Amino acid sequence: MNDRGNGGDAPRGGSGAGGRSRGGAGGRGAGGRGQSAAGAPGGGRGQGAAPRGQGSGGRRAGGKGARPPKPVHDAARNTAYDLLRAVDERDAYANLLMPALLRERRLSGRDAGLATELAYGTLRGLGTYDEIIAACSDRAPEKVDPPLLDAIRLGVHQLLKTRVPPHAAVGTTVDLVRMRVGVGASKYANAVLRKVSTRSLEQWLPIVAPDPADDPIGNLAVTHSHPRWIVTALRDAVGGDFDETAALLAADNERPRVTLVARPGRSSVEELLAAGAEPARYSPYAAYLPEGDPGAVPAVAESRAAVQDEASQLVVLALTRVPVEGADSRWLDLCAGPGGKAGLLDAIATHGDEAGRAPGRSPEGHEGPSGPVAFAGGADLLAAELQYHRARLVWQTTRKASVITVDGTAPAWRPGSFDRVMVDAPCTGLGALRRRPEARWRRDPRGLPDLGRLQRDLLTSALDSVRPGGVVAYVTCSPHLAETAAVVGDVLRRRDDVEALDARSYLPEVDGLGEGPHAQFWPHRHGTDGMFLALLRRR
Ligand SMILES: C[S@@+](CC[C@H](N)C(=O)[O-])C[C@H]1O[C@@H](n2cnc3c(N)ncnc32)[C@H](O)[C@@H]1O
Repeated sequence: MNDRGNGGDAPRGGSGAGGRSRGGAGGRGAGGRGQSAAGAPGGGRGQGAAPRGQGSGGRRAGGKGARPPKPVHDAARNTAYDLLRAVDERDAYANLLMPALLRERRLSGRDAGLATELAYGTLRGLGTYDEIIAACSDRAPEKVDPPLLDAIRLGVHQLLKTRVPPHAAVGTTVDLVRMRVGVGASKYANAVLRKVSTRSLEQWLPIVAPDPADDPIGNLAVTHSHPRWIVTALRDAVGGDFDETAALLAADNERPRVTLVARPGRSSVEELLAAGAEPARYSPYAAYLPEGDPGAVPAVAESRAAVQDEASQLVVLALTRVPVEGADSRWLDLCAGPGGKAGLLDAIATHGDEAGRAPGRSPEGHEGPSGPVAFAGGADLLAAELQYHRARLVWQTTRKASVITVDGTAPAWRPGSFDRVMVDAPCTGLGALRRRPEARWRRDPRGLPDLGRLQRDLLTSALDSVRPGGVVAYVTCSPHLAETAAVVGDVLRRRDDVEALDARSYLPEVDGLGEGPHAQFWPHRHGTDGMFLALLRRR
């Protein structure tokens, strides 16, 4: 069973597939107000030929006039463009490919920051940008050659969402199109971008977004660049409030801060603070890294600490804080890959919840008998994962855990073998859209029924795997009701041996987790991923 001898350098994997849908925000044709292509006015900020030769990377060879101008190599914009093309053509994952591109091209500092901001910002915003492009062109975006469309989107992002001067945004994009797509295409790009540059984003939105009175979902979809089905799902998940939905969608478009976890017994928050991190809001094991490469923090480089969202830390902590009578030595992570939660579970299983036990550092009510308790250490973790290459990543992340490749819906162990079980189920990831800029365009609601079946099977298996009196944490990185309350509700209806605990009472340091008994984290409320937690005790 123990697979600890089996390390390696397997690349990180990920879920999700399918082509990016274009124009997915879905406002066009459905009540978009105001001007169309023909009506979009010219003039204003972008008057005349798009000015070139200024701003970052827009320098031109001048003077003699005989030779054609030599294009300047603009490394940051070319890298951003290559990332957009890889996402479209090869279904690349932006957050995995970008660091590799930056390394390969030796981009660092300002150039690396610019390339990343331009690429991620364009991917996040393209639902809005396509509506604006449609209003500035006689061709619908889906009729535009994808390499040209990506370059124009990159230009629109610079015009509407960055401080790049308009002449530089237009000029560098036209140069890029001329070099990478063709001279004819560059004229089209120039014409579209000049029209886009006549208005600010705030001025464009009332023109291209549906009237909120007629189509509130469509308005939010275009304004905040999300597909309609995701806006609907998130509106339902926040309880129907459109203002809160808007706040959530806006938070999805923000760059998430880098949060570190100090794995207990292996590192400490004090060590992370000494390395330049800042105190975190909720988790006793977290610190925020305001700038710099997390890999340059010694504790991270040595796998004693890691990058981990605060909500991911807290759902692990909540599972370990539930009092359990009798033996408490066998823990299971049923869906462990790539190993973020297993890394923290393994450290707490081994060394205990050090922050919870430290004098003066316990959260209020952090003592039994029924409130949160601080685990003392001395348990063994079994980390199970379906995919071999992801199981190898778990092995690299953990120190003491046993790691196996197994189908968690048909496990080899006997029922009731474990005292605590984490099931962090595969899901749409709608709670982590901040981190995966292209994910919102890739996810497909038609995958929900299959995911729902798998989630129910995995939760059922987790409940069968825990002994009477033991506890299961059901976690998703999605607030979608079909993946959260509906899954737990269905599984609980079919059995009479499970009690839902009030998950919020095991996280006394966090407010705003919902009406219970389950806990829901939110990007716009907590600054964390939209993580869901149900704590279930087996009778
Ligand atoms: C949301 S991810 C888990 C993330 C992980 N807990 C972490 O914090 O890094 C879900 C994982 O479940 C795995 N998985 C999917 N189906 C499974 C199954 N039938 N049995 C076990 N693992 C499965 C996926 O390969 C994926 O690695």
